[in-house]
Amino acid sequence: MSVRARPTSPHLQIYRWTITMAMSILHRATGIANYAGMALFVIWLVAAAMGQDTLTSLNYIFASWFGQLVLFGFTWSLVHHMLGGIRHFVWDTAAMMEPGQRETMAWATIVGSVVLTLIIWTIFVWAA
Ligand code: HEM
Repeated sequence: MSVRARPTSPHLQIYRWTITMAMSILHRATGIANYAGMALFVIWLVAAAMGQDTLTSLNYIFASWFGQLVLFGFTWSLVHHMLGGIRHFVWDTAAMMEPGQRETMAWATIVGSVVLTLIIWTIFVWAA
């Protein structure tokens, strides 16, 4: 049987990347990362409930450079996702939907998430 050429839908690769498109994808990616991060938080709570020795062992892993990298990433993911959520809340009021405004909000999300994460880590980790 011969295969007929059928119309195909545009593939992701043919679209020109826009900042709003990247933020949309990042919002879902950070949502998924938040699940993994919350699992780490639950593991930490369980370790605390199990006693001082278990907690000390887990804190040793979390305090390693790799543990700190993961926790820093989780903090950024939470903050980025939260700002993305607030962006959606603003859109729910039908504001900031015009061209230019959408891009401003997208850049504010990415810059704001990095700045807020650095502030949180400075206050609660590095200067604590
Ligand atoms: C640990 C906490 C959180 C987890 C695990 C989480 C997880 C997720 C995931 C997986 C999605 C993607 C759903 C999809 O695209 O099909 C999502 C979407 C969403 N999240 Fe979260 N989220 C968390 C916290 C938050 C917070 C704090 C806010 C608001 C400040 C928020 C607001 C939203 C909104 C508005 C959407 C829908 C975005 C859209 O319609 O495209 N989330 N969340």
